[in-house]
Amino acid sequence: MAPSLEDNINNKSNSIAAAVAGGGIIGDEMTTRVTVVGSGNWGSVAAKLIASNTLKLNSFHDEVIMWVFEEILPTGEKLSQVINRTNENVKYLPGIKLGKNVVANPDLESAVKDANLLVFVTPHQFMEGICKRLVGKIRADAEAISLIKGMEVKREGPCMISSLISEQLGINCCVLMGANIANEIAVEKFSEATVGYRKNKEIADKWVQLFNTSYFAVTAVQDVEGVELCGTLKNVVALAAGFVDGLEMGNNTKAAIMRVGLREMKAFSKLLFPSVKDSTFFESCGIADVITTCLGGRNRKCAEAFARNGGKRSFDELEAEMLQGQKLQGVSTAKEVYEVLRHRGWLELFPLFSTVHEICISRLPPTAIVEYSEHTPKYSLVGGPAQFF
Ligand SMILES: NC(=O)c1ccc[n+]([C@@H]2O[C@H](COP(=O)([O-])OP(=O)(O)OC[C@H]3O[C@@H](n4cnc5c(N)ncnc54)[C@H](O)[C@@H]3O)[C@@H](O)[C@H]2O)c1
Ligand SMILES: O=P(O)(O)OC[C@H](O)CO
Repeated sequence: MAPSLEDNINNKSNSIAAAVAGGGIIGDEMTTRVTVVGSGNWGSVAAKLIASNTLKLNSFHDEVIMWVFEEILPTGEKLSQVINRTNENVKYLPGIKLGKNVVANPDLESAVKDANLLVFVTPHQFMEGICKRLVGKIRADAEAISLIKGMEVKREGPCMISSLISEQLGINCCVLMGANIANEIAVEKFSEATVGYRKNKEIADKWVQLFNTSYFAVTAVQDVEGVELCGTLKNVVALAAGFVDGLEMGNNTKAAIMRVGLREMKAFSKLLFPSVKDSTFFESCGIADVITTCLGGRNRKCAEAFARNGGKRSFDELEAEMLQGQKLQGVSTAKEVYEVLRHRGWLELFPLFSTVHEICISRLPPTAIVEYSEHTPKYSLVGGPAQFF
């Protein structure tokens, strides 16, 4: 039988007591403290995963702090207070107990100040503002990991979210991506995930230890950019899959979208970062995330509704109605990718990526996703020089 929460707490305090009695120095101040910055659908599941491990592992402090972007619920109560009273994120992950050692904190500065490990998991559009608020407020020796699938485009060019965190906060930042639909992991269905790290394998192993469970199998690869770009770009492919679902085009068409999408993901990643490894596309963050996201993700679902409505209802409207506060990442990512492609003169190399954005902004109808024209070959799935990468 799996150990209960109480068993884990008792086992852990017994081993700490034994270590102290035996002259070991496992004291409260010696343990690693974890803060999760974000408390949406995936943020809440990440906190649950981590909290189950901090209870079991002596090197971690039991308590996991989860920063909550405060909201007032329809009942008039504060979300953070309800999470702490019920141990559930009633808005973003209803029905799932997070673990009694997850503590919601709406004060960003106090949530991060003692953390040795910072787990960033908010929608990507909020990260620039969050980083600005965190400058000078975190431990200088903190390590970070980003679970965020998205990027920013600045005047100097594209900036991955892990780089934004590293550059603004002056800390190392790994990434964790994968075929990870949060609601499935919340009910402990088996998934895999990929940690991307830059140089330090020891810190990558620490992250694997923090996230790995019997139902969440984590592998580390030395390719931050490759892993993060897979997680980011698959959301554009998911929109294309949703369009063909909305057009009722069937499985063969959707498989074609996945194949061409993966090819463009690889080409785009390698053009931006030649160090990106081919093997990364065969990890959970690559092919597996393309498949799960094109079958069951939120981007796919909203894009299907968009195409069914002939593009007449905007993504903002559909997101608000269908996701109730959760956020799509694909529409803004498609725009950001398009800006990079246009700026670098690569639009014709990436027919799928560029067409998705043009459909999202209603410059093209949803049917353009599979149309072939001799005159405008960039709107075709067939060909596209991205195949040569
Ligand atoms: N949900 C999933 O299945 C899943 C799985 C893997 C990765 N991800 C990625 O994780 C990241 C976070 O996704 P999520 O599902 O946890 O979030 P979500 O889609 O549930 O987003 C809602 C969150 O955004 C917060 N928020 C709203 N306005 C804000 C503001 N102005 N500033 C800061 N926060 C604000 C809300 O409080 C809430 O916590 C995304 O990049 C997503 O692509 C999600
Ligand atoms: O629901 P989506 O479309 O944001 O995708 C969720 C995860 O990224 C799938 O791995």
